[in-house]
Amino acid sequence: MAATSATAFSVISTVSSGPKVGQVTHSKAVSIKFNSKNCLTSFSGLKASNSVNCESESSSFLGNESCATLSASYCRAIRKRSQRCYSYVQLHAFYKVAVLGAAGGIGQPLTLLIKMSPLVSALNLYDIVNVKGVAADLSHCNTPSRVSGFTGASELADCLKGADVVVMTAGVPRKPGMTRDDLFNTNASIVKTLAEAIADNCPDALIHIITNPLNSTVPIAAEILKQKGVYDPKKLFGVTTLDVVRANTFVSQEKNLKLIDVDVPVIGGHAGITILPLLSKAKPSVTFSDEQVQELTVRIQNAGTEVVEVKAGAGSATLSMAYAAARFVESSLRALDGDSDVYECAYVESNITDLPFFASRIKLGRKGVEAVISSELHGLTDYENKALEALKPELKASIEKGVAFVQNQLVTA
Ligand SMILES: NC(=O)C1=CN([C@@H]2O[C@H](COP(=O)(O)OP(=O)(O)OC[C@H]3O[C@@H](n4cnc5c(N)ncnc54)[C@H](O)[C@@H]3O)[C@@H](O)[C@H]2O)C=CC1
Ligand SMILES: O=C([O-])CC(=O)C(=O)O
Repeated sequence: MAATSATAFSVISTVSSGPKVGQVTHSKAVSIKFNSKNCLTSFSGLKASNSVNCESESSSFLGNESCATLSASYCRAIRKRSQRCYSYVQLHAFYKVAVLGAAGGIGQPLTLLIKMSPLVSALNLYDIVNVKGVAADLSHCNTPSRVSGFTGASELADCLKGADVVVMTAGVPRKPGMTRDDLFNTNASIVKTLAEAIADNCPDALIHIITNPLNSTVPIAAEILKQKGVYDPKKLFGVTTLDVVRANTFVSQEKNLKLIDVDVPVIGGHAGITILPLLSKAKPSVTFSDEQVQELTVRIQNAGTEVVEVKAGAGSATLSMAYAAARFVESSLRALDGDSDVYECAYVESNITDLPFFASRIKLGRKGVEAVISSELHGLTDYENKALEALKPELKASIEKGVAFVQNQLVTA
């Protein structure tokens, strides 16, 4: 799906006195952003729409000269074409991102991708093992963010303080034969502990939860934040971007479409039948036979299991998940930075169904979820309507299991 549908072209000459939070470097960054349908693709490829974002000091892999040349020539071209080249000066935002579980299979490639983001000034890595080496390694990349490693409970608070976005990918992955729910007993406690630390140290951060079983871990985090009196439903996200990434990939392969154009919303949750791709809402509009719809839906629902089985005991999806999570981080940072046209699917507190948490398309803004988009639930096919009704009892049970876990802990404490 397109993370943004922005078509206007803008040039932002940005002057900054330095990073936003507790950062040693004080670079004066001048950044130029292009955001246009006809524009060049971003270096990270994480923006679904075509874009380029380069900074004149130290940030881009393109190097300053090529960036400037590229920017100037593109700007001229756009000016000629549309006479709509906006230029303005603003303080550029620099953000601090903390990744918990950063030394793991997802954590390592994810932190590498985040390290490539020009919007990040500080990248904090936390894990219970091996993280200092990962941080040292990553810190040698000549991109703007300053990397720090934190390990063990005693360093968790320092990792989190001042974070704008926290990504939680700590916890065990599946092995063949397991469901995501089989991870509950181990991962629920990990999520609880980390959510408590987030509540204590960076209650205003956007929280991205990757740890499975997602359908339950997000409600667990919500309950913890509520207990701590800092719950903001607009800032808690279950990351379901991988389902969208898979749906886009499989649909484009099936229909021989250019990947960048394909946008398939995926709703519900993140396990088995709770993952519901809305193929009837795919853009560009595509038609499938009933058999194809059934096949594609099941493939998207089982894609995680497909990887678990092929990995044969060595874990679950890591690289595609890192890619998807980095895209969600990038979208969140762009929204925090004032981009007013950022849409993603995510599992959030919602009232568009009778379930308290539900994945759907959302609009991201400076304060997190700006709107939960309900319109895509209208006009579903019979197949999608039946699948939606069928997923609800399972999703409801997973949500209740998460809530009960926290409430039982309260009773036994
Ligand atoms: N939301 C989604 O779409 C997806 C979710 N996942 C989930 O992501 C989680 C992580 O997967 P992988 O990175 O492959 O696992 P992994 O085992 O490779 O890495 C997990 C990391 O978490 C760390 N960790 C464990 N307990 C911790 C704690 N209390 N505090 C901080 N760090 C801790 C471990 O030391 C390890 O480095 C799993 O639960 C997996 O099921 C995986 C793929 C997709
Ligand atoms: O299948 C798993 O266990 C990991 C996961 O959530 C995915 O790949 O979608």
